[in-house]
Amino acid sequence: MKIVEYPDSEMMMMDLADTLASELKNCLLTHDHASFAVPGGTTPGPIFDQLCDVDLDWSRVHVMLTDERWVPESSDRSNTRLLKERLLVNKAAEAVYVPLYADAREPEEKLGALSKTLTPELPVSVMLLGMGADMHTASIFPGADQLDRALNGDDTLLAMRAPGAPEPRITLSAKVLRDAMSRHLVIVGGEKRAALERARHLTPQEAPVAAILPGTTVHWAES
Ligand SMILES: O=C(O)[C@H](O)[C@@H](O)[C@H](O)[C@H](O)COP(=O)(O)O
Repeated sequence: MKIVEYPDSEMMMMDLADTLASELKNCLLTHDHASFAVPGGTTPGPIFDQLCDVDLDWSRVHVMLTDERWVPESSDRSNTRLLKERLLVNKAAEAVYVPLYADAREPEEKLGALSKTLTPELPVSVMLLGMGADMHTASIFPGADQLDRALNGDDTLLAMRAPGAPEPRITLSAKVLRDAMSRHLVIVGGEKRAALERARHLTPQEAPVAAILPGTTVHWAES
């Protein structure tokens, strides 16, 4: 694991957007298409705002989420909505969107179909992850009902329910996260930095983010 520290989060978001864009461009030099997985939540919006205006052959970039809250797109908790409003606009509107949500009451009803659409995108070329102060990443939460399977199984995608998550989730498995060709984790603030340091000494069962730290570049700014 490598940690890159920035003077402030504005600089971090700009720099990280540049890094992600150049990794995508490099990937497109040698591949027909690049797959790009991004988190939802509150942190990545400013990165999306930068990236959506970058000149690259977006029509060959396949964009997906690392995880989704099982809520309709009309909900302000929908990561799909965030993606469509902040990343898949301007130049990036040309990108191919690979969904992680479909209209159904429970994620299990759509798991098979969504996994099938994802399979041709693996391994993910460029991955950006977020982390919660409880040390979850994607929607692999401590204490989740399918934690062991998400950490150790062969699935691509899992439905998850966890005490720390207000709605059911769907998430890429730790295997898919680990198999990504390039992986970045973005965190802001002292609380998350302390959680990251704690996670380094805990097991993935206790701190799911620990499962993906080896080989990950962590980007951190205090505020
Ligand atoms: O849907 C989600 O919540 C995410 O994809 C999740 O894994 C997120 O990255 C972390 O919870 C951090 O969230 P914040 O950026 O809001 O702190």
